[in-house]
Amino acid sequence: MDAQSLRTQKEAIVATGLTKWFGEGDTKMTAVNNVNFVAHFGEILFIVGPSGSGKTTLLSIISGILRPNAGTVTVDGANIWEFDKDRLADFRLTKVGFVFQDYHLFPRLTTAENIAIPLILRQRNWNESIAEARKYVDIVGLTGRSEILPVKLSGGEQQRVAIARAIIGAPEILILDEPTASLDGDTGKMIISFIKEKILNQNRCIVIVTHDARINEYADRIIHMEDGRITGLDKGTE
Ligand SMILES: Nc1ncnc2c1ncn2[C@@H]1O[C@H](COP(=O)(O)OP(=O)(O)OP(=O)(O)O)[C@@H](O)[C@H]1O
Repeated sequence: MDAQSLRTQKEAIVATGLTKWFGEGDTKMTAVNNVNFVAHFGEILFIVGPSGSGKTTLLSIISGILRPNAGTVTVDGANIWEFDKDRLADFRLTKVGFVFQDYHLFPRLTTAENIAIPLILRQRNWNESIAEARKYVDIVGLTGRSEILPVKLSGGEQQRVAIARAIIGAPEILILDEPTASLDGDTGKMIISFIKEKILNQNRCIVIVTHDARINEYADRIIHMEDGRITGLDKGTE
């Protein structure tokens, strides 16, 4: 399947007029300033920009963590910032998967236990959750490593555990914040190409914040941010 063929016409995320500021008066700083974009199912969208340009703030808003001062976010047609508290919590748990730069694995839990956490949080039975997690151990290419603690895994392997944990609940939106920053160049590329080949599908939209220009070739589109605003939109080079 070629690199472009997964992208659908169906809108996964529609951000309109998003604005978020911190502080008041002299200390007021607008971190995200009237941002508009659309991301489609089947697409990998990169958000790039210098430190402090508002990327993490924007991710937090579209994933239902940080309420904007103005603007709307619709995910799969629903306006998430109109949800009540319970529905928003459910949205964060079921619709969005998050992968962080430093993996955020629990050091005393095994690979399978780390991956099972989202299911256990959803009140699924422990044994069933671990059995399901073992399937994801295989999906991310870590067969045989279910019972190992994170400290025994390489950085690339830990990132695969984090990806498995983020997708075990089948989220439609997968968000990765600097996923390659702690990895060497080759491992970083392997992880992103793995995400593109195995984790992206037509019912999922992937948003990646990155400073790592070496992985730009894997983007379907690239949004450039500066001072809280979108300053450009590129197609990926693939
Ligand atoms: N909770 C907060 N309180 C006050 N200011 C904040 C807060 N969060 C972010 N900011 C400010 O908003 C601006 C945008 O920050 P943000 O973390 O979104 O940028 P970024 O592009 O993700 O940066 P980096 O690449 O360094 O992570 C920065 O000037 C930051 O200091």
